Amino acid sequence: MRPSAGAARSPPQSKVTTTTPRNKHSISRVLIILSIVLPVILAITIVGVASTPQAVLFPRLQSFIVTRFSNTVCANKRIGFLCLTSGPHRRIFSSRTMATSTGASLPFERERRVAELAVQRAAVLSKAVYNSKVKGTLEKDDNSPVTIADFGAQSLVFASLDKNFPDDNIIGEEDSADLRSNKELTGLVFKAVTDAIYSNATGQSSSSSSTSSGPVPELGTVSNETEMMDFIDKGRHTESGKGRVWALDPIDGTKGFLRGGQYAIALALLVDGVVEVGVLGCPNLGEDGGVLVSAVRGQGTVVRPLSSDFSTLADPSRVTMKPITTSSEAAFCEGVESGHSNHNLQGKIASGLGITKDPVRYDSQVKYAALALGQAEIYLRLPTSMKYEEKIWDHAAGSLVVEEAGGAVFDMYGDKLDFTTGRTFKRNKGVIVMPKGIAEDVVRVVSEAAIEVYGAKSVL
Ligand SMILES: Nc1ncnc2c1ncn2[C@@H]1O[C@H](COP(=O)(O)O)[C@@H](O)[C@H]1OP(=O)(O)O
Repeated sequence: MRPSAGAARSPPQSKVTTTTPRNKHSISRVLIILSIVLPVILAITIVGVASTPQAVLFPRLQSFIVTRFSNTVCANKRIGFLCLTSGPHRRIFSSRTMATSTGASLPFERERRVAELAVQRAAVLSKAVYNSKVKGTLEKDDNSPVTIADFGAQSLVFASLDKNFPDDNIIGEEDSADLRSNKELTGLVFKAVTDAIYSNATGQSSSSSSTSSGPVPELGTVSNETEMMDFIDKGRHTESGKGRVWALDPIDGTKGFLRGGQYAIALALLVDGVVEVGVLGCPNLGEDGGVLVSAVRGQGTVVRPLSSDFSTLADPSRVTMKPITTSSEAAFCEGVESGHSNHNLQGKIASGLGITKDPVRYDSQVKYAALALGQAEIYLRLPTSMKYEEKIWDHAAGSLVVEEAGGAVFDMYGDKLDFTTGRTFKRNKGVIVMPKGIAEDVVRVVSEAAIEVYGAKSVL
């Protein structure tokens, strides 16, 4: 049979593959395309994992990516004390990403959200009392003051914890003993609590507004005076080293609160004696309305404006301490009350560290928040008496907020704070706080001074 004309014109196919200039060109084109496409796919995957609420299988990976990204994004981008983020990074840290989560995603995400909302609602109450002439101040047995705001904030926060985590234990600063014997004060506290629960987005209270948005069921409510007392007394737990224990100072810095200074609502969750979640509501810090600073171990520290509509959280921004490496560059921070810490010795130590600027003085755990926000770098709290045992609610939230912002917290002998010893620290005296980069230096100088002034460590 005669082959067709077409078949006759085809050359015989060779089985040997050779690299012609045209092949070379194709390979380099493929390589160029891959070098563009692969990084894009990798970037999309990273952002996807970081911002996916359902990252149930990879919470640790997600946490790691969020921490890494935010460090890179936020360093040196602070304006005032807020770290501004934009574009996709903003999305990673937006409250919506966390709030729309239906199930578990980041570790302690639900605890953080409930704690933030609970503190924010208590801040609404505290601001109302702060702005009112009637504060209902009593003196406690230890001569420290307590007000309508202390009792009211404690009952509101514990109502929220009871609603969401009924099996958890709670340690709170206040109890209802003084209230139960004072009918008039009880009525004032209950009114403050009810007004806060029913306050609306503009901060108006139920008694003065017909547009109240009503209570937020997720946060729990307080139905009557008896229930209010019972909530307050939920904070009587004494063990801090086992299981899940919340620690609350409803108004930390009551003296500052009464003086018109700084104060904080400080809430922390300890798990087996380790602080895992810390939230500080600081109504008088920063811009109008104050700030809410929070941290979860391993996930960094964020700040957001305190919202008067307590049912929503404003978008957070990641914060990190100023990464200084020389102590003399530090601004130094201490309490206002000279009876609470040794101003004289603290001043001498600051000078010894080469610090020339005057100290920044704030009441309460606002000092921890100020360090996390970059307003100061070293916080010294050396005892005025070795008999005083620091309370865990005065340091739990603040210490985590600073650690997660790149800081280190020790006692004055250079030991870690031990939160396992109940309501007070039994193994620590004094507190020193600073960025990790200068911790070795500061701890050495402070511990030498402590041994000289107070003697060697003798606590168990
Ligand atoms: N002698 C003291 N030494 C250290 N801290 C104290 C002393 N007396 C009271 N405090 C605590 O200081 C806290 C306020 O701290 P700051 O001085 O930094 O503003 C208060 O919550 C109060 O604790 P509490 O009232 O919980 O017993």
